[in-house]
Order: sequence, then structure tokens, then C-alpha cells
Amino acid sequence: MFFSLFSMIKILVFTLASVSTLFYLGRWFLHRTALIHLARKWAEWIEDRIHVHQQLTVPQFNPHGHPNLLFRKVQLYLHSLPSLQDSDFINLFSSHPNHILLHLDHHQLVRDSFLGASLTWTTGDRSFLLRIKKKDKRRILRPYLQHIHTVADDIDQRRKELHLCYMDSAGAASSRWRSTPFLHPSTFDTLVMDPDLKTRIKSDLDTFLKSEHYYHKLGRVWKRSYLLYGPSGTGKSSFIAAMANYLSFDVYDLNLSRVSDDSDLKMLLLQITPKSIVVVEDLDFFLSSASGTGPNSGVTVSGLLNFMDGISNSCSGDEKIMVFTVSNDRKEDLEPAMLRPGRIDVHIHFPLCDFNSFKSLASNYLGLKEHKLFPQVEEMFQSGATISPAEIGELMLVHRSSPSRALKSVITALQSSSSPAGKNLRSRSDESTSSSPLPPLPGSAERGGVGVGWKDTATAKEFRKLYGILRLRSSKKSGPYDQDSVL
Ligand SMILES: Nc1ncnc2c1ncn2[C@@H]1O[C@H](COP(=O)(O)OP(=O)(O)OP(=O)(O)O)[C@@H](O)[C@H]1O
Ligand SMILES: [Mg+2]
Repeated sequence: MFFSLFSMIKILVFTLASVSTLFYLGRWFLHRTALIHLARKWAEWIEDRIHVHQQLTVPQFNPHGHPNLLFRKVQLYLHSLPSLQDSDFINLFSSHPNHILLHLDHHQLVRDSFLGASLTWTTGDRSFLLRIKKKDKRRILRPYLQHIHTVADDIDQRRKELHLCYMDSAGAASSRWRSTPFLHPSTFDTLVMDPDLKTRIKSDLDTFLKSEHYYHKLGRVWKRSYLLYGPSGTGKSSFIAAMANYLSFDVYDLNLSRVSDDSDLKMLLLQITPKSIVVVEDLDFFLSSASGTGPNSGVTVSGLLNFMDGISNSCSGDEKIMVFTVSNDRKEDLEPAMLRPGRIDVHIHFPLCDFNSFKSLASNYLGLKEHKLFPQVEEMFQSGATISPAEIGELMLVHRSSPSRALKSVITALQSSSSPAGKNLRSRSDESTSSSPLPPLPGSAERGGVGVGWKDTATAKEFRKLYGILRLRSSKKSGPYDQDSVL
């Protein structure tokens, strides 16, 4: 009896061991061969036959031959899916030693799931095919496409290499924009400006980024315009670079003196991609030329107003920021129509240095929080001496190995700005910084191509900078941040 029980246990153990070994070997065999893959495909094929499906195509181009934005988003989205790695054929690319990119081959299938529904994508030559169960379509299609948008935008934002786009003077408007990597290191951290103002600007930009639905609900183009005004060397261009780095937006440097006429301007605008900052520097200089008091430009004021908020803005895609700069303190000198609410949303004043901004610059450039010469510098600012952040920055940069020497050179510069001789010279500087145009330089028309060219603007700036040390005292009639529309 005991013997037969023992042998039964032996047989049972032996059978269990054999079954589990066979099971293990079977699994190993299936995984090592294509059989598991085939089994899965059959199961999917059977499931496909049970349900009614609907197929949706996302072509690369629309019927007019223009790129279909959704195609690119789907492409980005599919390449971010973990199931991509299960595809039968994937191309591998590398543009960096430690970075390998997987790229779907044609006619590959990628599975995805969303809100409990399973979906399949097939890659075509110039399209993507989405297969979705009819019973799920009504429930998930809209949120699924929205989800694709969000994920693709997120990827775009993270991997984006910024570009500075500038204008080529030759060729058709459609191919005039040239681009180069945008590597400007300016950030809101390195920019010296009132901390409260800085926070408000950042939150304004954040709100703008999240407001697509809000703008569209109001029937408005999703764009925001800024006017930066203040004397030369106060950080307007650095602010634009900081903005671009903060938002990860490309920068389009629109040089109005290279635009032949209003329709050329419109064509250039149509080529600007979304998520860009369009920069028009020295608006006052352009306006003086457009009104006929200065050198000519082919663009009219009404052409520029249309560019700022005209219908063509909507054709070139949403999510744009426009920045206009004026190199003096008097934005009131601008065409009133230009400043009307809704055309320029935010006005930011860039003043010359005060003692607080001097201290921030000393901390950034020299690592100084306190110094025995600080009280003397403070006294000079209180007595009305003025200097631009650019000038202080240069002096500190040159003398960075000796903070005392750097501060002494700043004091000397401040002294000369408040001396009678300095004031005399400053009045000459006022002329150069005023909104009245600078006389055209000999030969400028030929150099500039259309009207008076870029080089004239550059020379005008050099002229201003010659007297840069003796600046117009910053008038603080208005607050630094005027906002025409509600945040
Ligand atoms: N507010 C600031 N904070 C930090 N650096 C500044 C500031 N303003 C000017 N600078 C420094 O001065 C230099 C010139 O500044 P920027 O070109 O931004 O002035 P701008 O206002 O655009 O002058 P312009 O009107 O002549 O074009 C930059 O290299 C920058 O480092
Ligand atoms: Mg500038």
C-alpha cells in the first residue's frame, strides 16, 4: 500500500516536471521562431473579421498640393509610440553618436490604444491609414486626434533647434527667408530688468501659449504683439532673444528696408511658420521714411498696419508673436493707428540704468553683491547721471579681472554724463536718437537695394553709439509695462 502510494507520487512529480519542461521548451521555441508572431497575427485577423472597422486616411498633401499639418503630427506621434519597436521593418538613423532614431518603413503596421479602444495605423507612401472600430469611432476619434496634436506639439517643443530667419534680398518672396541656427545665449535670468515686470511678462507668455482655444473662441488670430521702446543699449534685442529661448520659438528678422512693397511684405508674412517671433526693429526709423520725412521705403504705413493685424496673418498659421522696437523713449511719436488697442497688445519700456539695475549688472558681470564704491555710484545716479546697461556691461566686461577698476570706470562714465560738456554732447545725441530721420548717407540708395538699406540703419546706430556714453535721460512718463488687452 505504502509502496503504491510512493510510486503514484513519483509518477505525478515526473508528469508535472515533464509537462512544465515541455511548456517551457514550447514557449522558448515559439519565441525563438516566427510562430508566436504568426499566432498573434491570426488572432488579430480573426478579431478584425469580427468587428466592423472604419478606415481614415491622413494624406501628406491636401488637394491643392500644400502640406497637410496633421500628417506631420501623426508622423511625430507614431514615432513616439513604444509599439513602434514591434514593427516588422524599421529604418535606423543616427545624426549623433549616442542618438539613434527609429523610422517606420512603408506599409508597416503600428498598434495603439486610447481610452480602452485599440487602433491600428498603417504607413503608406504618402499617407497614414487609421483603422478604428466603428463602435469606438464616435466615442474616441475627436479626443484621440486632439491627443495626437498635444503629443506632437510637445515633441516639437522639446526637440526644437531654434532658427534665426533673415531675408535674402534676391529672389521671389516665397524663397526669400534664409535660416541659420539661433544660438543667442540671452535668457530672462541674464536680462536685467524689474523683477516684477519680468515675472509678469513670463506669465503673459505662458498664458498666451495656453490660449489657443480662447483666441479661436473669440474669432481672433492667435498672436500677440509687443512694442519695446527705450534708448539704445537698454536690452530690447536681448529681450527678444530671451523671449525666443523661453518659448522655443524661431526668430524672423523682418528688415523692412529690404521689402519692395506691400504685396512683397504680405508674401513674406505668408512664409512665416507658426511658433515664431517676427521682429521689426527700429519701427520709428521706418515710419519716418514711410511718411516721406526720411529715406524712402517701398512699404506704406497702411501696408504695415495690415501686416500687423490683417487677414493674411491668419493664412500664415497661428501662434505668432510680433515684436516691434523703437529706439527712443517716446512711443507717442509713432503713428496713433499703430498704437491702437488690439494692434499692439503690450508696451514695454526699457529705461536707462538706475542704481538697482547697476547692482544687478555688477552681480552678473563681476559677482559683486556689495562694494565700498557702491555708495558713490548710488549718489551719482541720484544726482541725475545716466548710462545704459550696454555701456555698463562693456566697462565691466573689459575690467572683469579687477572689480574696483570696473566700478571706477563706471563712475568716470557717470561723471562725464552729468558734466556740462557731457550735457552739450548729449543734446547732439538727442538729435540722433530722436524719431526724426538721419540724413541719408552718400551712395546709400545703391547699397540698400530697395529704398535706403539696412546699412543706413546700422550706420545710424553706430552714430548713436558714438555718443552712447552721454545718453538722454530716461523719461518715465508712463509705467514700464502697459497692457492694452487683458491677460
Ligand atoms: N537690461 C539688460 N540686461 C542685461 N544686459 C543688457 C541689458 N541691456 C543691454 N544689455 C547688454 O548690452 C548689449 C546691447 O543690448 P541690446 O542690443 O539688447 O540693446 P538694444 O536696446 O537692442 O539696443 P539698440 O536700440 O541699439 O538696438 C547686450 O550685449 C546686452 O548684453
Ligand atoms: Mg537692438
